Amino acid sequence: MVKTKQAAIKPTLQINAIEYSLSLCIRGCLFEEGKRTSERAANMSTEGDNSNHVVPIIDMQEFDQDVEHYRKLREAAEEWGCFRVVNHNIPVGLMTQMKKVVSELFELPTETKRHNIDLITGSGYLAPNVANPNYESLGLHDLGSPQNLGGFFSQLDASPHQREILETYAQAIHELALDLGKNLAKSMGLVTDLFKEWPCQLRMNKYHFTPETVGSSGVLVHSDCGFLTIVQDDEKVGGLEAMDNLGAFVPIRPWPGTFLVNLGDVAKLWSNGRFLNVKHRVECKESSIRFSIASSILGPNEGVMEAPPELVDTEHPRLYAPITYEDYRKLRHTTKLATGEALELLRIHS
Ligand SMILES: O=C(O)CCC(=O)C(=O)O
Ligand SMILES: [Fe+2]
Repeated sequence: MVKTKQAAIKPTLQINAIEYSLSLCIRGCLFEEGKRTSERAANMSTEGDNSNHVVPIIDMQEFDQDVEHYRKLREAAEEWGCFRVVNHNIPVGLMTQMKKVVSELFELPTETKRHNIDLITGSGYLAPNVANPNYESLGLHDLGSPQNLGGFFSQLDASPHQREILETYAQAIHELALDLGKNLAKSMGLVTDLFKEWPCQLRMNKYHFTPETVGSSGVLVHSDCGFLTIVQDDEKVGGLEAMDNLGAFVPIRPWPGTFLVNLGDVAKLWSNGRFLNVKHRVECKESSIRFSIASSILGPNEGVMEAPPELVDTEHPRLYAPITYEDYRKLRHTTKLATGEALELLRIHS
């Protein structure tokens, strides 16, 4: 059996004293507000105010108190492949400031936005095009890499304030993504830090919805390629829809202060077929600009991805052949199979 190689350890984040105290200030000033909002969100989830929200709700604070919560997470991952995360400790003030920075970056001249070039295919600026005329996107390959963040700041000539917010958000969302990865593994009985070595892509999306585009598509149906994506969806403008287990699209209604998590093809491969790679899309429902911020743990830079031996036995034979993330990404791209079917090309057991 091919063993998964550990990815190279990344250099630790170097921040000087001024940056550090600024970051503490931002975190400190915003924390209380964030805590209150997270508490409100959690209360909503127990007070029945969540009737509008059909996907499972995962409270990040319950993992410490209740082992049953891991079962709830596993069910959500297996039955939906997506869930809302509440009580996550990311201050709502930071989420608001990040959204403001994102909207400012999209205001830059197209010429400047085009400086946000791809580091790997599809990681940089995507202008509106014929297939997707209402959508544009800025991005960077790995928000855990100070070099990648620094490159992105220079490409867009970001202000010191914008850099500070982006850095703080990147660090906070990366921690949340790693916590989620750990908890998902633990829900399957595994203790691992594996995802720490995997790049975490940042995508900032802007949807130019107008009266003319109502009823049309913002982003076509797809599954995400990587392991998991944390989406900060627009706090007012809906349109995101996830497919349920009957094949029907259900609306993911905005819920400010919370995040939506989608599991992708790599999660299905890694869990030996147990986790669902949820199909989702964005539809234009109303004539308003919509923003979203998607942070995705992809797959390892080095070595193959495969289900760990603990998830393989006679009852659960290995379903997919080991493959590197880069090869899987290319396979999806060349076959144009964007809703998870590319995994079936790796199937070694039916
Ligand atoms: O805009 C959204 O809410 C989701 C976008 C999305 O599905 C993605 O970036 O993969
Ligand atoms: Fe997606």
